Amino acid sequence: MSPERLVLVYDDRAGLASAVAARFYETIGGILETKPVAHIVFTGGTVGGEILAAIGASGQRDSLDWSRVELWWGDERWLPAGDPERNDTLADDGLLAGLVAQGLLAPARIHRLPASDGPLDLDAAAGSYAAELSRSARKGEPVPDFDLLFLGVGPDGHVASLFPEYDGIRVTEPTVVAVRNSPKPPPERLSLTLPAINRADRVWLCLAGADKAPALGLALAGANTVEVPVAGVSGRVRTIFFLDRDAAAEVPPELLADDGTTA
Ligand SMILES: O=C(O)[C@H](O)[C@@H](O)[C@H](O)[C@H](O)COP(=O)(O)O
Repeated sequence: MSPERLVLVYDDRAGLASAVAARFYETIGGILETKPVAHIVFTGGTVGGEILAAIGASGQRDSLDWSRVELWWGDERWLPAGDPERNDTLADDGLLAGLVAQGLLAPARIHRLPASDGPLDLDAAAGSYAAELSRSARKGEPVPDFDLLFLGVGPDGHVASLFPEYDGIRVTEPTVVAVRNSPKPPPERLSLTLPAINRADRVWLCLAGADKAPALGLALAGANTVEVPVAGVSGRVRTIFFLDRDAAAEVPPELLADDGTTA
């Protein structure tokens, strides 16, 4: 069965975030009815942060069995632990700190990428996270069975820290790469590769703002992955684009969700 692709449009960022949060609990709740542990991969960026905050503020938060969730990141900024610009700090602020403080989620289930003030250099940090992913994977697999993987998308079509024409987007192995001279600050980052991202069953891409419309339009029209990385994203079961109206401006109408209106 070929993977499904859905494009859902919401009036504004707030509507997008609350819709994603509601779908998150429905989806992960359903997954936990069929398997003992759900592996979820978070992302960074402003939309990613808004969605984490919506998940954390949801009245459904305490109904999910967080003890059966393993959390990962698709990318991380090469900054000291606890730096406010780190993607895991964004998740702590919006969701994780509360869950840990209330004993709902064990820190050991939060798989943070290494920090720049730790013992590893950037390349060793990439190898270390790849090894951690492999340890949590089924025998012989490079990464766990990611049940749900979140992505933001940059105006240039980057996802995670895979930037157009950079070496990382060309890597064909499902692993973790070190990124240097990133066009988006900070200059050094760590990122899952596209093959690692595409091992996820479900990929949810969340975009808001008119500056995202051109790259998304190109991607959905079949652009080249090296030139527009988001064009190469495809979950094994389902890929959903959650958009506000501005980001959806160049989506071919025939691709909009069945009713074609604000979902
Ligand atoms: O470290 C990061 O910044 C993110 O991982 C990055 O991939 C982000 O998701 C996109 O750049 C979109 O960011 P916005 O949602 O802020 O536009």
